Amino acid sequence: MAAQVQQEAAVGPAHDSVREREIGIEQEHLDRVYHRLEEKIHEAEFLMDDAVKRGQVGTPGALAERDAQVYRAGIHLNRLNNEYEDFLFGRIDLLLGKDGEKGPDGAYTAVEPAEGAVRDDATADIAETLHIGRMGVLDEDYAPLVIDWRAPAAAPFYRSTPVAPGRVVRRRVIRSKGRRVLGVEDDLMRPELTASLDGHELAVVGDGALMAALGRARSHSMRDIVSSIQAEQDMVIRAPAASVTYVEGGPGTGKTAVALHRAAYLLYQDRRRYAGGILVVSPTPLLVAYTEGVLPSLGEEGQVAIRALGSLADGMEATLYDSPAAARVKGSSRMLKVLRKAARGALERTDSPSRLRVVAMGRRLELEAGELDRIRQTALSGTAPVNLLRPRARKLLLDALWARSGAAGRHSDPELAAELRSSFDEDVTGEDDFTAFLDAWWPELTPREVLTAMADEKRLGRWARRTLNPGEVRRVARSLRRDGLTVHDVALLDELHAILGLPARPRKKRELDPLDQLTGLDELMPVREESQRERAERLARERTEYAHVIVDEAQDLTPMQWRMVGRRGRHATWTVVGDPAQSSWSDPDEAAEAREEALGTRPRRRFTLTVNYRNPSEIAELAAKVLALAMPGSEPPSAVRSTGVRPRFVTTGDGDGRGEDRGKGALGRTVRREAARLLDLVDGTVGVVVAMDRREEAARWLAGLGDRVVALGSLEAKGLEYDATVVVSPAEIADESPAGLRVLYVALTRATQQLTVVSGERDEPDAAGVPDLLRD
Ligand SMILES: Nc1ncnc2c1ncn2[C@@H]1O[C@H](COP(=O)(O)OP(=O)(O)OP(=O)(O)O)[C@@H](O)[C@H]1O
Repeated sequence: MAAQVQQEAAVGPAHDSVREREIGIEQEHLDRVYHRLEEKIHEAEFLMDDAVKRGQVGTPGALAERDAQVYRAGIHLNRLNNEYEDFLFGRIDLLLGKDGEKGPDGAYTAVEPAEGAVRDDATADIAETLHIGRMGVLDEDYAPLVIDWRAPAAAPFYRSTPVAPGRVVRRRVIRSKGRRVLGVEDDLMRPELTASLDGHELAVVGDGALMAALGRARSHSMRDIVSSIQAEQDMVIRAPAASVTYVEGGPGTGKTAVALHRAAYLLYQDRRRYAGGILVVSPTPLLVAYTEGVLPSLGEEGQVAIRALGSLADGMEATLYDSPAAARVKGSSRMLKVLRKAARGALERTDSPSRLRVVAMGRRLELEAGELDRIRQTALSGTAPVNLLRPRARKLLLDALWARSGAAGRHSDPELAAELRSSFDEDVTGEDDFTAFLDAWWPELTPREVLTAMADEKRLGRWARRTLNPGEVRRVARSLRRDGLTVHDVALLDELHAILGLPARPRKKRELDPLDQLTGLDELMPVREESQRERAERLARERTEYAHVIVDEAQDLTPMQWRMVGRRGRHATWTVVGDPAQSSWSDPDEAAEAREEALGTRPRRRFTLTVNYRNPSEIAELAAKVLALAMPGSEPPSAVRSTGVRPRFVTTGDGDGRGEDRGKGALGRTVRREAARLLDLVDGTVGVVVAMDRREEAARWLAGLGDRVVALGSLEAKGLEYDATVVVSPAEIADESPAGLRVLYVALTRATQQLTVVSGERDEPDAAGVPDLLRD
C-alpha cells in the first residue's frame, strides 16, 4: 500500500526551470562526490605503488605492512573502478532530530523530529540533507557526502511515508549515469508543511520514481531496486539475521528482489560473520541467470553463491525435468526409506563373490554364501553410513575365519591368545585374495552407482516394498534409465551421499598467501591472479555449509530438496521467501513438514508483502480468476499500476478448430504471429509460455524472431518476467499435473505490460475467445 500512498503524494509537474535548477544542484553534489573519489583513487594508487616497493624489502614487518596497505588500497580501487549507473541515487531533507546526536556515519541518529522543529504556522527549516548511494563517501572533514544505502542513517529514505514521515520532509530519487545527473523525482512526506532550505522554499519536482522504474522495459537480466525499495520491503531487507525470516507474498511483490538486497544488507552489517558464505537457492538455471547481476550491481559478489536446485550438489548441473508423475514420487519423503534400503542393497552386485577362501597359519579356511550373508546383515544393522561400515564388516569376517581356524581355544593365557589372534589377522589381511574379496564383496559405493542400481525395476521393487506401489516403482526405474540427470535426481544423489558417507574429497592444495590471513576481507582484493568471480565459484564448490541460506520460490521445494538444502545450513540463519499459491509441488503439506524439519526449532519471524509491482491491474485481475480456482479464499496482492491495456484473447485450432487460422500447424502460426505483434509493441522482452511437453515445438515456432523473444515450459517461467507474454493453451498447462492450476497462475503473472492468451479447442473458448478457465 505504501507505494500507492506515495504516488498520490507526489506533487505534479513543476516548472521546467525549477527542474533544471534542481538537477543543477544535484549535479554540483555529484561533482563533489566524484572529485572526492578521484582523490581517493590517487591515494589508493599511491598506496599500491608504495606497497609494491616495500614488498621488495622482504622482511616480515614489511610484509605485514604491505598486506595492510594493499588491502586498504585494494578496497578503494576495486570499488571505484566499478562505475555503476546511479552511483548516487537518493536524497532526504530532514527536520532537526530529537537529541542532536550523530552516529558513526556522521548523520543525526534521531528518527523523530525535535520539539519545535515545526513551527505553529506549519513552517519549518531543513536541518540536515543526506545523499544516499551504493557506497558511503566521506569528505575531507569526515562529513558524509554519500551514505551507504544499507547504513542505519539511510533507513528513513525507504521507511518514511506520509503516514509515518519521521524527520523526512522531502524524499528525492536522483537518476544519474556515470557523472551526469539526468533527472530528479520527489515525494513529499509532509505535504502540509512549508519547509525552507537555506532560506529558500523547498522545491518539488517530478511525478514518482517508482512508476518510472516499473514502466521500464525488461531485459534478460533483473535490475536492482535500490533507489525505490518500498517501506514493507525495507522491513524485510533490514530484519535482524537471527533464526528464520519467513516472507510470503503473491507474484510480483518483490520477493526475489528483496531476498537479493537482503544478502547485500547482511554482508554490509556483518562481513566477518558472513565470510562463511551466503547461499541463494533458486529453482531454475534460467532464474539464476536472470538474477545473478543484481548483487554485483550492489557492489557484492564474492561471498554469495546463487545456485539452481539442479546444481546444488557437488559438480552436478541437472537441467532435465521428470514427468510430473515421476517427479511426484522422486521428490517425496518416502524416497528416504527407499534410498536407505538401496544403499545397503546395492552392495550385493551380480558379480559379488559367493564364497571367501583364504590360507592362514597353514590352513585353508572358507566362508560360504549363507555365512557371508549373515555377516553382511550384522555389519549393516543400525544407521551408520554404509561406506564407513566396511572396517566393521572386515572385522566380522576375520572373527568368523578365526572361529573356523580352531585356534581360538589354543591358549588360556589372554596375552598369548591376543598375540596369536593378531598374527592370524595379519596373516589373513596380508593375502591378496582377502583384499580382492573385500573390494568385490563390500565395494566403496558412489551415489551414482546406487542410483544406477535403482534403475533395475526388480531390485528397486525389492527395496521399495511397502513404500512405493508397483506403478510408482516402474515410473522411477524407467526415469532413471534415461540419459542424463534430472533436477530431482540431484536431491536423491545428495541424500545418498549422506547415507553412504563418502570420505570427503581431498581439497586442492593452494599456495600459501599471506593475504589470506586477513580473514574474510581478502575477496575484496583486485590485484590477484584469481578474479573475484572465480574465487566465489571455487569457494562455492569447496563449501558444503553456509552462514546464511536464502531460499527463493520456497513453495516449490520438494521434501527431498528441503533435506538437501537443510544440510547446507545446519548452523545457518535463514531467509525463506515464497508463495504457496504458486507451488508446483503436488503435496504442499508434505513439503511444509520437510521444510519445518530443515529449519529446525529456530524461531520464525514472518513478513507478508502485499503490493504487486510487476503486473498492471488488467493482468492481475485476470490471474486472480485462476487463483480463486487454484486456492479458493486466498487474497491476490494489489497491483500498483494500470496500463489501460486489457489482455488479448486469440483462438486457434489444428484441424477444424474455430479460430481464424484452422489448418494443420495453426497453433504454431498463431503463436508466432502474436509474438511478432508483441515484439512490435514493446521495447523489451517477450515470453511465450507453453505446457512442458511443447517446449521444443514452441522454440521452432519462434525461430528467426530474434533474441528478445523466448519460449518457456510452464515450470521454467518461475520467477521470470517479460514486457509481454503469450500464454498458450491454459487448459494444457492446467492439466499437466495435480498442481496445474497453480502453475497456470504463475504463467499468467509474468508480464509487466501486455498479455495475450492463445486457446486451442481444449480450452473451450467462448465467442470472445476467452477460455473456460479464465471466464467469470
Ligand atoms: N520497490 C520496487 N521498486 C521498483 N521495482 C520493484 C520494486 N519491488 C519490486 N519491483 C519489481 O517488480 C518485479 C517483481 O519483483 P520480483 O521478481 O522480485 O517479485 P516476486 O515476488 O519474486 O515475484 P514471483 O513470485 O512472481 O517470482 C521486478 O521487476 C522488480 O524489479
